[in-house]
Amino acid sequence: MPKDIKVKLCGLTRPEDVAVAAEAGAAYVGFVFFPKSPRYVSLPQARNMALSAPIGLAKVALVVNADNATLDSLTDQVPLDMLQLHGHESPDRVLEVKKRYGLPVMKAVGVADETDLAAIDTYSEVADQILLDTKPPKDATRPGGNAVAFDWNLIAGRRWSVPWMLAGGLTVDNVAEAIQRTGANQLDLSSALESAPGVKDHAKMRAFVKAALA
Ligand SMILES: O=C(O)c1ccccc1NCC(=O)[C@H](O)[C@H](O)COP(=O)(O)O
Repeated sequence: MPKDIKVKLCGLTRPEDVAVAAEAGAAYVGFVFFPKSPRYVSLPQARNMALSAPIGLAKVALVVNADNATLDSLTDQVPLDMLQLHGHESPDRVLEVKKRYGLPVMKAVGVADETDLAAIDTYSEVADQILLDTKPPKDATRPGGNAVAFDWNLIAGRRWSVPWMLAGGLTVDNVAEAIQRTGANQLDLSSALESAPGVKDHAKMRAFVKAALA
């Protein structure tokens, strides 16, 4: 029986990207609020995109170690369905953010080797979803969106108590293998969809979602 796959297209910067994501069949779109990212969007830009999203397409804000003042402005100005915490937020901070904003929280966990797996269990107890992403290389300028895959064997056959997404270096060419090797039914990507840093290529977005849902 075919799996019910959900795709999150992250790092969108224009309302037309949101329209293409929806048409293509993505379940989530992600907006990046990390200032050093080429995919960074301002609150007005994100608000425009969020207001243009059709009902049923979940709008996710990606933040890195954001304080309450930042999250207050974000949640006041941008209609959102989920917060993605992509920094070093502790389990207590995840609980605090959930309570304060009343939105589901997805916690990103960086994976490089076996020693990283315990954190997945820990965050599964507090977050609504987990994003398994490649731990950034030491010299990386951002904690995600680096177009690098981790060793999928590390999580093969493992399951957690909350829904989870696979991220890191996914492409139209490796997505079928990624699903088969990890058992993921949610996928998140950004870099492989771009024609230039921060610019999504609509043909690549459509091709990825088609391949993932095939
Ligand atoms: O995309 C960014 O610039 C970014 C900045 C800071 C934290 C996370 C970031 N991206 C996360 C993602 O877009 C994805 O969830 C994930 O890391 C996979 O990205 P990619 O390997 O580029 O497909």
